[in-house]
Amino acid sequence: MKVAWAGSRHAVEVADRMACLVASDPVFRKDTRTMLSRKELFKDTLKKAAHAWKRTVELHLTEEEANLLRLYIDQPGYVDLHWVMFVPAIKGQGTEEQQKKWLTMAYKFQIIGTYAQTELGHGSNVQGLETTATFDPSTDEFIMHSPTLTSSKWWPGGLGKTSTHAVVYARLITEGKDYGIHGFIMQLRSLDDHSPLPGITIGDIGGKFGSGAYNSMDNGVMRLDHVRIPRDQMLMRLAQVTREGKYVHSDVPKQLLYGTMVYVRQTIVADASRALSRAVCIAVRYGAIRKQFGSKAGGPETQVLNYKTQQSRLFPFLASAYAFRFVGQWLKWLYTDVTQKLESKDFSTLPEAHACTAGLKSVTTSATADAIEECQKLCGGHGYLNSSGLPELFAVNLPACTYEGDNVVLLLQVARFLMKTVSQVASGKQPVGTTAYMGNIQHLMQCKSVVNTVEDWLNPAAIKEVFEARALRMAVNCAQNISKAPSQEEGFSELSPDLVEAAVAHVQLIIVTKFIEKLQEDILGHGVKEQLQKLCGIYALHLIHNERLGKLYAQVRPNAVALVDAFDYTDHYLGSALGRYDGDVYSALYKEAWKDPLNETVVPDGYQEHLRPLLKQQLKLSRL
Ligand SMILES: CCCCC/C=C\C/C=C\C/C=C\C/C=C\CCCC(=O)SCCNC(=O)CCNC(=O)[C@H](O)C(C)(C)COP(=O)(O)OP(=O)(O)OC[C@H]1O[C@@H](n2cnc3c(N)ncnc32)[C@H](O)[C@@H]1OP(=O)(O)O
Ligand SMILES: Cc1cc2nc3c(=O)[nH]c(=O)nc-3n(C[C@H](O)[C@H](O)[C@H](O)COP(=O)(O)OP(=O)(O)OC[C@H]3O[C@@H](n4cnc5c(N)ncnc54)[C@H](O)[C@@H]3O)c2cc1C
Repeated sequence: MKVAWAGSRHAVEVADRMACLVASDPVFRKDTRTMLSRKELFKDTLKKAAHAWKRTVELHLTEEEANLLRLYIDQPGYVDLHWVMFVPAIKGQGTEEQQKKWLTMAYKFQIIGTYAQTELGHGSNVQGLETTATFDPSTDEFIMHSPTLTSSKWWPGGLGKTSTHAVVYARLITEGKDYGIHGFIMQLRSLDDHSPLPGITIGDIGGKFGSGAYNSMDNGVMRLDHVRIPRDQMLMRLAQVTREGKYVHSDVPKQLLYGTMVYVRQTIVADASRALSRAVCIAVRYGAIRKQFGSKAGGPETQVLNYKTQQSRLFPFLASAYAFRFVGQWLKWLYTDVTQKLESKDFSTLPEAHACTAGLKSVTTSATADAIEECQKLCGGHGYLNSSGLPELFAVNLPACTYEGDNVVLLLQVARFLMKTVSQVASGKQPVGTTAYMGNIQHLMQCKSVVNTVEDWLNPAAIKEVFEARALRMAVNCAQNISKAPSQEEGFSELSPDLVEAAVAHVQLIIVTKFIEKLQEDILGHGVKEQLQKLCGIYALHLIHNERLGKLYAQVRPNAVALVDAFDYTDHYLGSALGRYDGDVYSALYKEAWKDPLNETVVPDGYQEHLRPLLKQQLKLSRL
């Protein structure tokens, strides 16, 4: 099952090696993270990142190993933005020459970059960004400026205190004309003493949700006061400005400006499955240890994991973790395929890639955030302790519903793609890729339920057809209602809640389809395929509230712990007293409690000033 989860024996081997490397290095300890002040936590992140780089160089780690090292360190920091956004932005939007110049320094960590797009006044609406980049032909420079308070760059990770450079998104103005948003490389800080360069006001935006989580990251604010940069620091793969100031658009779609976001969205689907699997691992293992009620005449109490309510709340998340893992593996393939096609100027699958990355990022991160919160409740009171690992897991993954694109905004993008497809089908065009099912419109709009017997519900073809009919009917229904509106735009706006639902149904069809396709592959291990078939059934049927589920839960229960052990997480990475591999929960909880700084003294600070006088005074009063 480990191989099915990891994707290959090689992946299992590399993951094990990197996880153990991190778990065995005291610099990477995580158990005190939620007890540190904001400044201590930030400094701890700097220390870990520097140590990680040192180990990467010493051990000659590959890019795959270094990424896993960063992942198992599991502490949001500037390095994430450097590797996950700054480098990909230059790769995707820079010319060969610009890539050579800037990536050489970035790969050697001679510069530290971030992705500065969002502003105080705009995040979702990229075309509404206000930062300006005005070309000055007299000096062959762009003047970077924050014209309003709301144009202040706001949120970029690492911007506050760490990044020396950024890809800054701004309105390109030349010859008095505004050509919209483009990317520019800017140096922000001196490479000698790290002080901000002239004209740049920069700082951290303040504390964030949770006690650890993104408080380890210096999300920043930046204001630019007519900062001049050379013309060749405009990222010029998509467009350029000539020495004379002429704007020249290249022959690639302008949407490639958004390519970095598409890349990160596909990585976030894999991250969501990982985060969800960690929460499920904790809740399943603890559910097997925790006993409550049910003892007959002094016998052992009942494992809470045996309660049907616990199973009906938890097992859909176990199934979702595997479902998101497999669709994430497919999405990575889709993204790679689109990127290769772009190299040969084939842009035909760009809309599909946008819709799939936007939709899957949205559906998987929303489901994961909700599931982690529920896993906290599934562990009772102890789930609310930081030592359970669940509050931190929730706080770190909740913002994934917002960053890299607000989930509703992204689902509306999917809806726009679906409406276009429905209208193309109506005009006789055969849809392809993830919308191919829409070509089957006659059959799917009329077909009666293809599932009649209870057994049908476990027939993958039947389940797939149910999901296709559901998605298609919701999309066609929206299209018909939009066509009744005074205008397409008004109709789209009026119907947007229904369109979001239709987009979710389409994305869930993709997830179910990819799970079914995964089961058609050769899957190693005795009985593994059967277990995955049950999980596929649970994932699909829980979305349509099917009464078949109870039986499936009972069949999965005996293997539930084995199915989470297959995630192969070290106790260090799981970071949970409840989810420990050895199940020694109560002594772990007890041991963790004493680490809290509050327990450094038996009489707490504040007793002399605030508690003793109060108690003495009340005592005196009571004797009057
Ligand atoms: C590691 C730490 C531990 C824990 C973390 C775990 C995992 C994290 C892993 C990695 C992440 C790294 C660190 C973590 C922290 C933070 C990272 C987050 C960083 C950010 O948070 S970074 C900012 C993100 N900020 C956005 O995400 C803005 C969203 N807002 C938009 O994206 C646009 O604003 C949109 C699309 C809403 C409207 O854009 P618009 O107004 O220009 O376009 P419009 O809607 O009119 O569409 C015109 C035509 O373009 C097509 N089109 C649009 N977009 C396309 C695309 N991407 N590709 C291809 N085609 C596209 C349409 O489909 C249409 O096509 P058609 O015309 O054919 O219909
Ligand atoms: C932890 C974290 C890290 C981040 N890191 C970075 C970074 O490194 N670099 C960077 O550039 N940015 C970063 N961001 C910013 C992030 O990308 C934006 O917050 C995100 O894109 C959402 O945009 P917004 O904040 O403007 O939300 P808004 O769009 O203002 O959302 C507010 C509400 O309005 C709704 N809404 C907005 N538009 C519509 C519409 N057309 N129709 C219906 N509803 C709508 C949304 O659904 C939401 O409910 C980060 C954010 C977080 C939380």
